[in-house]
Amino acid sequence: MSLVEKAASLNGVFDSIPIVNIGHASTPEERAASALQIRDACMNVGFFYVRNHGIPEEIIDRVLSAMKAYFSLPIETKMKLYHREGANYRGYAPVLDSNIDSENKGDLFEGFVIGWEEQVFEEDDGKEADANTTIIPNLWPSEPAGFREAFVNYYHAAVGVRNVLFRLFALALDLPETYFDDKNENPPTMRGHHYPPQTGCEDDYAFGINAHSDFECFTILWQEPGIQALQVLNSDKQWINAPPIPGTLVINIGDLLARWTNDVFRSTVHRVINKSGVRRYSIAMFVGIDPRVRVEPIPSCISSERPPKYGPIFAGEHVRKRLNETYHRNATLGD
Ligand SMILES: O=C(O)CCC(=O)C(=O)O
Ligand SMILES: [Fe+2]
Repeated sequence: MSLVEKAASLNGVFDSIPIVNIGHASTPEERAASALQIRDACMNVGFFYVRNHGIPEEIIDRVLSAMKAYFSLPIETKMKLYHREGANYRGYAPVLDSNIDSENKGDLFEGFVIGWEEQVFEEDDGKEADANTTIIPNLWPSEPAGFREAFVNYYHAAVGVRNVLFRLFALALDLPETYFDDKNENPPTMRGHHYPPQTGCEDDYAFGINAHSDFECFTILWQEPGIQALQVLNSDKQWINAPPIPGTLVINIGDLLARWTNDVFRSTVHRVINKSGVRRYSIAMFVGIDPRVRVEPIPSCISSERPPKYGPIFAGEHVRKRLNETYHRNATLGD
């Protein structure tokens, strides 16, 4: 069955999120098998878990400890790195700073945003990022010790997962395996989140992150084990839980890859509500494509029954539009 025929046969109704093992990818046959599972997941759900992703436990433990220590600092200390004062929204975003859905009061999480830089060692922590080795300099807090190293090490490990996934996505779309290799020089943005526990009811229109789809090609999400908070909307308008599964990451398709695939891959709406009664931490890496890439529906996703739904757009233009929509519609503090 062609990609387009298969997509037409799936209706987006699901009651759980599939799990794909990406660890056995040394032979073309193994990669093709993983790619087929990813294809089905992206066509019907837009979300999947990956097992055997290769990020060492120790790297995850360190970044989690760093987040816990950082987010428990006084607000005045954290606001020294307020992200709207830095370049490209790097740095600290307080609770209610973003509002992904203008109907609502604001998103109940605080975040810390970084982009690519060289890996560092502990003694560099707290120093200014080196402008020569950083495309846009990151902002770093002087405490807790080890924060920068923990974030950058996790970032580099997650970029490894990105590289594996781009190849599997290419195979899943009947493209040459290396199709995205010369298009993803642009490093991803990564955001650590802290969601305080919510006590109000859902009708308060306050969510950890309200219903949204992600902007870019795909997102690599680590969520803290043991805490259910992420939910994914199926096409029956039911919210399906995406609980953390130990040893996995959550991958979801963003709007740009959906557009590129003529909606053969779904960019699925999701939200976070933390009613666990305890603090919850997660890390999202938003994987894009180089801003100068002209994105238009790829030929394997077009047929006479499924003509192109979108015209061409430069990837950079798409992302700029979406960022502006989100951040110029921020919540009013105390509203
Ligand atoms: O924290 C999560 O589980 C999801 C975060 C998310 O959806 C986002 O940052 O776009
Ligand atoms: Fe998201």
